[in-house]
Amino acid sequence: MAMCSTFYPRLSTHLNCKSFSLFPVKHRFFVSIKAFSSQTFAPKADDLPASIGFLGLGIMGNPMAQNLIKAGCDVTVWNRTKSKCEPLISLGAKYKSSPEEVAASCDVTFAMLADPESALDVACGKYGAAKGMGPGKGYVDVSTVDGETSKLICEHIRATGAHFLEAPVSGSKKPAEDGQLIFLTAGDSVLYEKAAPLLDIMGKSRFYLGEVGHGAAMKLVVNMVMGSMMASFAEGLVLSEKVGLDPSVLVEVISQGAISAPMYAVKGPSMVKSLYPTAFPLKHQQKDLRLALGLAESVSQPIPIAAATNELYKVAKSHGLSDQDFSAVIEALKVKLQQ
Ligand SMILES: NC(=O)C1=CN([C@@H]2O[C@H](COP(=O)(O)OP(=O)(O)OC[C@H]3O[C@@H](n4cnc5c(N)ncnc54)[C@H](OP(=O)(O)O)[C@@H]3O)[C@@H](O)[C@H]2O)C=CC1
Ligand SMILES: O=CC(=O)O
Repeated sequence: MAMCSTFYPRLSTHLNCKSFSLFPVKHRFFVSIKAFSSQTFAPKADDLPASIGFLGLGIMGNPMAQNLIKAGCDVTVWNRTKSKCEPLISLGAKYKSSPEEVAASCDVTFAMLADPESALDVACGKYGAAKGMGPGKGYVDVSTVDGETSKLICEHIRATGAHFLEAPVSGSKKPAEDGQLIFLTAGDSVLYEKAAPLLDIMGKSRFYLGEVGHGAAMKLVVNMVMGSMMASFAEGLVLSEKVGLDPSVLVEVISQGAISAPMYAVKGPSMVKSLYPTAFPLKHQQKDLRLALGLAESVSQPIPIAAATNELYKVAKSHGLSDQDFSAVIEALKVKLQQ
């Protein structure tokens, strides 16, 4: 029976074990689980790769790299906009001026980029990480991209003799700050084992899903569901107000029932006030829906709810909401149609 801290948080906390693995033969993947508190089970310094690179210091990359530094790791950073490296340098990080140089000077390099285009460019471009990779090194791409992009990056990295792991994360800004991310990994198992202590610093659980593409696919399916849930919630809030109900009461009613979700409880109160402080940018949610549609197309699977949802996020983007939190999708429902 597959169990994990995501589904059984109390159980895994009570188990009081650092991690255990399950091998469901049918699906040829294993799921590795660690208990909730990375502090309780902090990895020993000996377990950690000697030097770690981190490329991409946006909303997610910054706190993830910070947690590695605070855990005592030797971290070297790079970001396209150099100023975003400063807070990490002041915490003790080293700086290199290209992904190539970071990869050349580190054992394991993480990348947390916006989308498939930037992930590909940073890994395989002119001064990309692949240029600095070689045997004994590892590249862990934690960006949310499609399987095809991930496979292409993997090819370039493996061609250098290095190992590749895709490891997109579930969990937003706050879980990244708190070291409570969920890693959805696939690729070279040697690198998975090597990177595990680092994943445990940044996250609360990790899944090893087999061959490259499975981690990306899992992430896209999860975010497809999340995007549709948010759009449906937004419709409920707008409709409740239109018919004279207090949307704050709707948030409370939902929180007490079977469809309650942490996402509604966290985002609902600010959505009622038309406030959307950015944790997960709306443009990235729309990107994930677009990629999920491509994934579904590849296997001829109808996903009509996600397709309609994607259109709503596109409308929201056209109203200048790309950089607001994805909960701002509600604004697309408030737009008055031209007479
Ligand atoms: N925010 C969230 O809640 C979550 C996000 N994700 C995923 O994680 C990834 C990063 O998200 P997040 O940190 O929120 O995004 P941000 O938009 O905050 O950061 C994006 C990062 O990508 C860099 N970047 C963008 N374009 C390029 C380019 N052409 N070349 C080089 N670097 C580039 C940015 O550099 P610069 O600073 O110069 O712009 C920045 O470092 C995305 O794939 C997202 O879908 C996954 C889980 C949760
Ligand atoms: O990708 C976003 C998230 O919250 O997970």
